[in-house]
Amino acid sequence: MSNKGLNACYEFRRREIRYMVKNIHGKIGSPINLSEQIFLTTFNVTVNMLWGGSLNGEESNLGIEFKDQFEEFVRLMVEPNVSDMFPVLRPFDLQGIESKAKKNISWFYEFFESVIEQRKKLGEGPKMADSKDFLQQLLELNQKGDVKTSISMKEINAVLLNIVTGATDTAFTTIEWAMTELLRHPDKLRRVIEELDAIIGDQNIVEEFHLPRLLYLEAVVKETLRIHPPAPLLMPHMPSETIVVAGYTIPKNSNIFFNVWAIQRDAEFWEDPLQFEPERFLNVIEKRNYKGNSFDFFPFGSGRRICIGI
Ligand code: HEM
Repeated sequence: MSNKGLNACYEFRRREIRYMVKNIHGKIGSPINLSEQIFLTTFNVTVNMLWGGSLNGEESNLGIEFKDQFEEFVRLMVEPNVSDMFPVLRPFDLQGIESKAKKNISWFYEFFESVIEQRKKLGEGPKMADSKDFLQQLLELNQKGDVKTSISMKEINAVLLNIVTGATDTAFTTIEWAMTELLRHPDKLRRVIEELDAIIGDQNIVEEFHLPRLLYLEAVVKETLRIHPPAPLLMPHMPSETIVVAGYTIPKNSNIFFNVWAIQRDAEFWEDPLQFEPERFLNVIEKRNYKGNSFDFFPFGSGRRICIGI
């Protein structure tokens, strides 16, 4: 995302994060499902950027249902399917995975269709006249796009599903793992707190402009993404031509998975690879960035299909 785009939705992120912190603070002394809170926050930040909505208060149940449906989506995606190994069996859907996946995808499409319907109704009124968010731009391409730029309603649904699921699950899994590792390593947690005290102070709230100075926190996030990449095999890739890489022939249209999880734990590239050691990133910040140009660390992928969220 460009800096301009990021700045334009800064207020959404600020508001949702503060809402979450207030909510958690209000429940001191009683058990809290942190994973739900983090999911709802990342979900709300994402949908705010896309169409300006959010699901707080009573509507948060819908956000939780989205989370449950999404977990089912991931479960079905990774479940071993005999039809993948023996394509001749594909028409029989022996394990029922395909029918369950269709039902699951329909839930998402109904969800997005209701958002689109609501937008179409609002779009007729004065409310939407001066704002053009991502959904509005997609709808305009659907209505006015020429042969090259036109996009169908089915494609709009697919783009929304791609972005909402791509943004929410990855972000909340990373936060959950980072917190888990910090709890497992109190010395690292102490260093994070010391850095926050030194840069922010205990009377101020962290703002995004502080981030470039929070170098240890950045190293913690990188180390979390190294040991626990939320997309361990990236997305499946498929060459459009047969190619030879390092002496191996990769036939056109084959499914290629990059095992970034194994690469980022490979002792050939990393000292004590299974140790949570954010310090390893402190002196190599330039080399090990998120741009996918270092092939021992690329949690956001690399090249043309690199994550659009960085
Ligand atoms: C910790 C956060 C995130 C991680 C680790 C992550 C990781 C990834 C990875 C590994 C890929 C596949 C790249 C490849 O196969 O080469 C990907 C794709 C994608 N990501 Fe992210 N992502 C994150 C956050 C986000 C956010 C915030 C958004 C949306 C604003 C987003 C939207 C997408 C989309 C739409 C794709 C598909 C791109 C395509 O098909 O070309 N991701 N992400």
